[in-house]
Amino acid sequence: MATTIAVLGAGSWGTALGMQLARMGHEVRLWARDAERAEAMERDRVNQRYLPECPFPESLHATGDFDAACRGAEHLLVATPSHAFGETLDRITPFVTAETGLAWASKGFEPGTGRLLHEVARDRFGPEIPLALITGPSFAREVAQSLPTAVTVAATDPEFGQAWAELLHGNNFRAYYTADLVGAELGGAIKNVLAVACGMADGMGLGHNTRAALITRGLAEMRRLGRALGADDHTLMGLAGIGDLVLTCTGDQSRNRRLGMALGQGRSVDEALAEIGQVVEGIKTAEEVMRLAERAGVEMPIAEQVHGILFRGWNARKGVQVLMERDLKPETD
Ligand SMILES: NC(=O)C1=CN([C@@H]2O[C@H](COP(=O)(O)OP(=O)(O)OC[C@H]3O[C@@H](n4cnc5c(N)ncnc54)[C@H](O)[C@@H]3O)[C@@H](O)[C@H]2O)C=CC1
Ligand SMILES: O=C(CO)COP(=O)(O)O
Repeated sequence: MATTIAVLGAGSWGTALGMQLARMGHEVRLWARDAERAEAMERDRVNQRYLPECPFPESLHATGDFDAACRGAEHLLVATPSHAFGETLDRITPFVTAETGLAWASKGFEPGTGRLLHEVARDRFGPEIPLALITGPSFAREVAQSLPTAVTVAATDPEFGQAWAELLHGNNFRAYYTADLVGAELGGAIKNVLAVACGMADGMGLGHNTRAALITRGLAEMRRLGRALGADDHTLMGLAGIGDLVLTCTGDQSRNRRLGMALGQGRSVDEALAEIGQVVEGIKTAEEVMRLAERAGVEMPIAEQVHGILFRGWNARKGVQVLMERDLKPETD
């Protein structure tokens, strides 16, 4: 059934998801924090900055008015970067009810605390408000172009998860659902840090063997932290984990991979970020992953190297050496 959906955040991902929902016949209000940009999008029927080659479906409307986007909307979807999740919750709170629930598509943790975003939302709204997260291997441009894509919807309530899967599902977009928010959130966040590592290796020209080793041993790190924090391992072996890990470690559309490649080629973080000009979640996430890993007593040597290179001036080539020289151990660990 067609409904009205507010999508809060008009970067590449909010725009692409808004387009998918509009293609499914829903009335979509896409909020951009920059009112001029919202006006230009509404006038030109395209997000010129992030997805210039993808015209908007008819039932998608951009606005710079947050409250107007949310007022009367039957569903609410937050698609800001994770560092803006908390402040977006502040603004959205008056519009959230047990009927609307709250969904989001950000991948990362609360900065400074390492809390998962569903913990932040749960804390804010209590158990009465159903929550859902959309995650999985999904480059915005390919979704905007309607290329076949499959994602995971993780939700606190099965009906709410299914409802979001149904809102999105169809038109070359498949949505699976799960009750494992912890696994879905960890997978989507940690893969960004590992994509930086793979990008670095490729930037240094280390070859395909290195890339495959980083993906596989990176997955082992993800699953280890997942086990410690109560994730269902099936989730990490599915779209939200290995699926998104493979996509971002190998696909050059990934901003995290591109950051890594630039670092591997000898550019600085600031130079790389200026070139990419979009959010690179893996940077802040590297800090929070290390915080969580330390707290849980879990070894994450690849994530640790990425963190050291980003924040402590460690050398990327030396990092590879450190990883290669670690003590021998069984592969199952
Ligand atoms: N682009 C993609 O392919 C995918 C992105 N994601 C996730 O979606 C989230 C958003 O990323 P993108 O749209 O790709 O980023 P982007 O870099 O394309 O756009 C970021 C947008 O967020 C807005 N923004 C920044 N700070 C804000 C704030 N404080 N309040 C409101 N808006 C703010 C910016 O104005 C911009 O419109 C991230 O967590 C990302 O990991 C998830 C899956 C796919
Ligand atoms: O999460 C993504 C695809 O699933 C997008 O990855 P990047 O943020 O690295 O571009």
